[in-house]
Amino acid sequence: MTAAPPAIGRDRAEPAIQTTGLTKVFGRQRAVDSLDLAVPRGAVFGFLGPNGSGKTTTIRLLLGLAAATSGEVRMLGEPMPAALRSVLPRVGALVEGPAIYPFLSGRANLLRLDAADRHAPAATRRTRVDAALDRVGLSHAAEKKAHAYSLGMKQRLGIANALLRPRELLILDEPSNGLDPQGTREVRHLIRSLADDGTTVFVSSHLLSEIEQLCSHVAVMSAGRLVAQGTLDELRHGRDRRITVRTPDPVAAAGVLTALGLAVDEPGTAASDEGTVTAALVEGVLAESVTAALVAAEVRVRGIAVAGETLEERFVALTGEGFDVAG
Ligand SMILES: Nc1ncnc2c1ncn2[C@@H]1O[C@H](COP(=O)(O)OP(=O)(O)OP(=O)(O)O)[C@@H](O)[C@H]1O
Repeated sequence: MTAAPPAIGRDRAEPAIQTTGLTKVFGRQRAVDSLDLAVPRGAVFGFLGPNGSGKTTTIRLLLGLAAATSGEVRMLGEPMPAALRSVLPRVGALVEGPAIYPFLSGRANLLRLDAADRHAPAATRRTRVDAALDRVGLSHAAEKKAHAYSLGMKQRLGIANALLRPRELLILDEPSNGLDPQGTREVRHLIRSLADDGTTVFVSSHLLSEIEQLCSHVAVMSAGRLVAQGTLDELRHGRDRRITVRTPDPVAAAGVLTALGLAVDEPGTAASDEGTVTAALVEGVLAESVTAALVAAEVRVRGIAVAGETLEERFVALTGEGFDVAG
């Protein structure tokens, strides 16, 4: 007889976060407008958008810090906010900077924050706090007063607070905001190592470079609406990809590309020099199938390159705004 799968197995099949038609209206403004988000388990999910595009409002709705005007949220397989009490202990969050007492040490801050959690047993408090400090690389500075911490250290202390319990999901609102490059690197490394341990991470940012370096998935917000969502690769290779074949047999190569359904550029145009054949790639035709077809047709190939819009160009086109690229 086979045992029924454990409950945790069932809900693990669901996305870590799923929203359907999530909407928040302030007066006449739709800060979040019909948002359908799906954050897969195990993803480092970048929530990208210019300032004011609705990221923080969305995060507040996810965490039950604000009530939705309409729409649904499911988190870790449970409906929210109905299951808030059972779900929130499994979710660590850093929203709008950590609430830190400047004149207490890092350790004393965490002891205090842990004591505020009525589910946290006092007997194991020190062990828990030391483990969290160790996890974010602050053990050496545990006795230092928090006001003497760098911004990056303060952010890591805030993340340590979110990690006082084992978490399945971490929600971080602009964790690199205001950090210098060193602090940004520290936070990025920390997020990566948390993801390596299997934690799903949902991280908002207005910095494209940050999301590009860190995330497996990305959703792009613009004026309250979701304008793109997918893996980083899907977004990167979304459209307008062109393939260029360098060959001493351009006529034969053009024939192969045409047979594959690609629209080959007219020879003699700027994009198509002698010995070079270019075409727009279409959905379902991969560069590797083009290569295989050229080889099968015995076309001599000197080189193949695929180029497309950069992610930055894509996002600017999607949101109609520039992003801070370097921060
Ligand atoms: N409590 C509120 N009352 C009225 N309007 C609000 C409130 N909270 C947010 N807004 C508005 O909703 C829009 C989205 O704001 P939100 O803070 O979610 O954006 P964001 O993408 O997080 O931007 P930022 O990175 O600047 O915080 C903004 O125009 C903001 O002014």
